[in-house]
Amino acid sequence: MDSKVMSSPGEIARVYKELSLYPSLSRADVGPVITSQYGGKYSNIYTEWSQRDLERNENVKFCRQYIVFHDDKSVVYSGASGNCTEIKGEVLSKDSPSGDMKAVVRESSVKGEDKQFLEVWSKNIKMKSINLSALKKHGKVYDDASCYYLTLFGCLVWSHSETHLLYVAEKKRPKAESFFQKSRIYRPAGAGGEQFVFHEDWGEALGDKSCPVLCILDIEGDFVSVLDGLPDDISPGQAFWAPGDTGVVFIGWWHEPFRLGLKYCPNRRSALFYMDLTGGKCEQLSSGKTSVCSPRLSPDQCRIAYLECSVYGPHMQCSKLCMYDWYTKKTSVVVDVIKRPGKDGFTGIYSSQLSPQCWSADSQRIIFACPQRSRKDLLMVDINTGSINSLTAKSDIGSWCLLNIERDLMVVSCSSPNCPPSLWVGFLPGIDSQENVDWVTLEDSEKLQDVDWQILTFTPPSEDDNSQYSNLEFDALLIKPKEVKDEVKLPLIVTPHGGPHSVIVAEWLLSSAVLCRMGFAVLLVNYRGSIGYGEDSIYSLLGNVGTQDVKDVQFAVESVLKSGSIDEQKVAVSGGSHGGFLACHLIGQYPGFYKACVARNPVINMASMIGSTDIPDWCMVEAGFVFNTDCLPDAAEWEKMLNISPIKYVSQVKTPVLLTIGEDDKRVPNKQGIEYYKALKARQIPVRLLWYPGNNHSLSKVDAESDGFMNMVLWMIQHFSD
Ligand SMILES: CC(=O)N[C@@H](C)C(=O)N[C@@H](C)C(=O)O
Repeated sequence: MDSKVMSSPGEIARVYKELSLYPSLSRADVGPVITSQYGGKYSNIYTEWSQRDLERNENVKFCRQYIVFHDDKSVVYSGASGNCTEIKGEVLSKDSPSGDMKAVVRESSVKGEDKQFLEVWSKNIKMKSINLSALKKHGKVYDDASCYYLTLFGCLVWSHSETHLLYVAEKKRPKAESFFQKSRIYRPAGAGGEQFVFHEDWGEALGDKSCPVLCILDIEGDFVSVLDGLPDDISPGQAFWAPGDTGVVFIGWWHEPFRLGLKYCPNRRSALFYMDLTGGKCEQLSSGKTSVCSPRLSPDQCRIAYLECSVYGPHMQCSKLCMYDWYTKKTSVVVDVIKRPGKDGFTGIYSSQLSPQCWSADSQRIIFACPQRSRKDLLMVDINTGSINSLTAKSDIGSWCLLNIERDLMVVSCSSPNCPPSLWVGFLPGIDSQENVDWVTLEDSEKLQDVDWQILTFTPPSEDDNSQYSNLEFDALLIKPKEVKDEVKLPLIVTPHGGPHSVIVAEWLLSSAVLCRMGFAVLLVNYRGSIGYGEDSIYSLLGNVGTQDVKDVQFAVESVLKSGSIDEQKVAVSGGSHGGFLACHLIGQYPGFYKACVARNPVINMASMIGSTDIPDWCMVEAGFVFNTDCLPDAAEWEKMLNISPIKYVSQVKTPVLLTIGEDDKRVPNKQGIEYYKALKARQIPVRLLWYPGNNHSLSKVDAESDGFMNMVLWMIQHFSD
């Protein structure tokens, strides 16, 4: 018997609206310990959340504070203090270490012009409001530190002495004038003609970031200085104050001979640097042959932990956890790359950022959240032995994110496909303790009783085994309505993730939850090549995209169909970017199997993409070649890039295709989608293209995301009944 899927646009929009109300957490800061007049100790926890506002067509950001009474190792009482407040105009904010002051970078319109101010608050007084735009020392302050897991360059950091603030901004660009502007005609000193000079940027979603500079505000002296003396060929970011405020430590990315896209690509050549402010010398602290990120100073200020991986190669890799000893100047590897997971089940480090603080109070352990197969767990590493313990492995929650840790009080956000994000706190057990963390909820979220999920594990058939990387398994996440009558068969939406070196963990996913409520089953496949399964799995896909990943997805789908609970006549495929590449491959390689296809900014032709994307290295590496900045693909390389692309199979396609395209996509330029659109039209295959101006690769603006979702489901429903 067919299942009845919700099909009225009004009803679907109502469910989407209802489930989009659940906010997600982007930040948590733990304040200092305060002793109340009755002797009880407590800490305030400041949190920031983000929620889609469909009426206003924007993602709104709001904050809420909580109070946590605790002794040294356990939470005694906790609760919210006050209601939520929307945050408007704040680019960045940070409390001082003592909690006495707060710094805010604010954007505000003055007489119709946008200006940036740096404010310093103390108690209930705004002590300083410095008009950074009027100072003209630098361009816009980088805003990418407002959410820690999106940080690439940005920061706002108090010096240990609380007298200075460190931040990253765009370098001041001299005003460009034409040859014919009045001031030039009367002052012919400079030649002019700089108006149309091309300025490189850091690619997708970083179009306004080109030349970052480190800036310091001397709070007492009201003075902003831009640090000079850094090597000319690096772009600095992720900075913090060195022990004793003697200088600043930062990551520098090499930008010569040209910048490559940085988003989702933590494999760019970079190093840890120290700029000594007493002697004006800049020192390189890591080798410069690798890519590094997320430097974090230990509470005893003796060591800096950071993540490291190789340059170029797969865009996401298994990282090493490294440690630089500030006093001996020695670097050590605390956790190495894991090629194949061992008996302990640890699969390696796949985090591209550590949380703002990640150290235990005794400076002996590091805690981080990390995909481990199809779950995201909290892991604890002992820096002396390198031993790893999972703090969450046995939980029935699919995804744990460490928002912050301070004096061993961890603040986490957790979710599952049937459970929107909730906020929890818990104390890290002592170093020799065998105890589990006693988690206490600060903000619960209700479980969707009608949604069920499970992780399925697959072993590829022997003919599809990779001879170089043999015996690799992969997983898929199956999300479906809970109560289904035995005779009812569900329609299925197959969704391979993008990357390809990324992973779908069992977390809250708005679109899957809505689809499930509508009566669909959703299969999210973590094919071989996904992160979270060991480095071998990642490398197994290089040179095999378009075959190994396609076969894995199809194998997972056919295995699920064998369960008998799915309607084989109602299977659709959707995916974005490399997931769109896979969706288009699947409809080309398995003609007629999928009844509808929806592809967001899909990679269609790697040979034509290489010249226009911000990550040409991706095209070469995924096709199985080595990338150098001066490489020019030869004929055989062009040929392979074409042959492994979905365009090669377009004449076999029978499935109707909906393309959703972001006009400003720098990653997979919109011409890729247009190339497919024309090829399908020429072959009389039903195709519809939705064009989203002002959107980039992620199509994540509220109206684009919601419109894309509605059109996707209506397209599938329409073609299921063809
Ligand atoms: C590294 C990268 O951005 N690759 C793209 C082709 C891609 O698939 N991106 C994914 C992460 C996406 O979903 O946008």
